[in-house]
Amino acid sequence: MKVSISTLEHRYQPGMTPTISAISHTFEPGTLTCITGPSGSGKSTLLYIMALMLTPSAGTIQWGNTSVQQLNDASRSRLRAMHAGFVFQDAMLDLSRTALDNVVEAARIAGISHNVAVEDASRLLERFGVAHRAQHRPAELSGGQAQRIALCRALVKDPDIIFADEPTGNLDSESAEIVWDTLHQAADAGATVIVATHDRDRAEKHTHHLRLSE
Ligand SMILES: Nc1ncnc2c1ncn2[C@@H]1O[C@H](COP(=O)(O)OP(=O)(O)OP(=O)(O)O)[C@@H](O)[C@H]1O
Repeated sequence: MKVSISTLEHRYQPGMTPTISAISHTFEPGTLTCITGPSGSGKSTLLYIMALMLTPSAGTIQWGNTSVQQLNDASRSRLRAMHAGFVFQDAMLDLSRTALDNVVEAARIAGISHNVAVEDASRLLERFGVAHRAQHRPAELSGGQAQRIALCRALVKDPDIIFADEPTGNLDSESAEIVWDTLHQAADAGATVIVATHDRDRAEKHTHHLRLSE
């Protein structure tokens, strides 16, 4: 699903200098776009706005042909649950649930039946080499394992859009490669993949690259 933003601006406080200003861009299905920029340039802010977790001060956001700022909170939540997966830098798993249940829950919220959700979630945990940690809670997982579970949680609903905020920032190189490979595969399969990253070298290799300035 295409994500288009037009003249987006965001101020965290009225009267403050905008954190992001006049950003317009279209992210196409089947592509992986890296958003880069110095620390504080607004990469996370932009991602949170596009993922409908933060309302911009001005500008428009479209998912496909839907102007999302015209929707109420419930409709936005539904749209996000159905169509988007988000990978945070620190996994941000639900600490009260097992690894498997974190993934199952995301599928359930997207409307997938319990049995299918458990099957799909188990298959993903197997694929990412963390099936043996399925019944463990996040506090018992390593950073790399937690991030793989977070990736499973984002992928389980086969999302049209994947947002990832520094998804490999805390990972060893082997786990980081798995995350990047997976994000590329999702784009190759038709998803719109948008990744905020400090990894300029990697981003330079991508045809799709949005640079924010300070
Ligand atoms: N909730 C908030 N309230 C006020 N200011 C905020 C808030 N969140 C972020 N900011 C400020 O907005 C600016 C952009 O932050 P953001 O996290 O989007 O940048 P970033 O490019 O992702 O940074 P980094 O690369 O360090 O993660 C920073 O100056 C930050 O201090």
